Amino acid sequence: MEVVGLRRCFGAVRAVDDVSFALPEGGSLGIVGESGSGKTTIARIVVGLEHADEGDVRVRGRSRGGRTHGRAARLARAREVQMVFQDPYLSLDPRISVEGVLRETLSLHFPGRDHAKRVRELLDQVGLGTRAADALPRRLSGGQRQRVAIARALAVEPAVLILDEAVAALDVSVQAQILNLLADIREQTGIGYLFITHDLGVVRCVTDEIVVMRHGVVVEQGGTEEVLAAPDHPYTRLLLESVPRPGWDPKAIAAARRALEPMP
Ligand SMILES: Nc1ncnc2c1ncn2[C@@H]1O[C@H](COP(=O)(O)OP(=O)(O)OP(=O)(O)O)[C@@H](O)[C@H]1O
Repeated sequence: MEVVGLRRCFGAVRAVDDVSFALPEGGSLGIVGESGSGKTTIARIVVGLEHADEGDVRVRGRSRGGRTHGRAARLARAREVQMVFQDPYLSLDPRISVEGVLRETLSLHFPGRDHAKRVRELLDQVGLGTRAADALPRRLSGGQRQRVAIARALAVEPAVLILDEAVAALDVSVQAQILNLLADIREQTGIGYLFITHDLGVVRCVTDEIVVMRHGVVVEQGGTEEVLAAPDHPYTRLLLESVPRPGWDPKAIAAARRALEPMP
């Protein structure tokens, strides 16, 4: 996927200001930055929930901008990019069982087929036994619900999966399980991941490349390991300093923050 010169303003706020990056086939790219830096707006534009004022998003060379004509074209575009949201409690319909969720998605995108085998495959792929198939969301833990949301996204065989703070609401040990699961799925399927997160630990764990954003602008991008080991930009250094760890010094962080240029 290529994102080229993306811009989006809300009134006087430049939420996204000339952002470009590329996600290779089957790659994993993290977009990091503090609250309000424009991460979610990018995700919403990429998935098609928001329009860009300028710029383009291309998946396998095809632009996602512009109008689509007809239901089949809209569904085909939806299949290219799927998104998993932060809150597994809100993203699932409380009245529909796990199997029902998967069948609903499969019937919408691949009508007229028997989906029983695919439902079993998907449950297996996300580490949920067939026993979970009949459960309603309220019977599931947060981690299990996020597994269902991931299975639903995988059901349409997307080229790109956007994970918008997808593990932020989970306990640390459950986070680790879901991140491991996502790494396995990427290896098996070759689906590309776009991780939207404020958590550098997550980025370090599961991405090959990183884009650091501040006030809608990309301040630094490159290989995750390289950028985190030797950040060029003071803002990236500040984000790294802000990760609590032994020896963490709040005074140094406050000084680094003051040294950054003021908000535009
Ligand atoms: N629909 C909207 N209307 C007005 N302003 C908006 C809208 N969506 C986003 N913004 C503004 O655009 C800027 C970027 O917001 P965005 O949600 O993309 O940032 P973010 O980095 O994802 O932050 P967070 O992690 O808090 O979601 C913010 O200043 C926000 O207030």
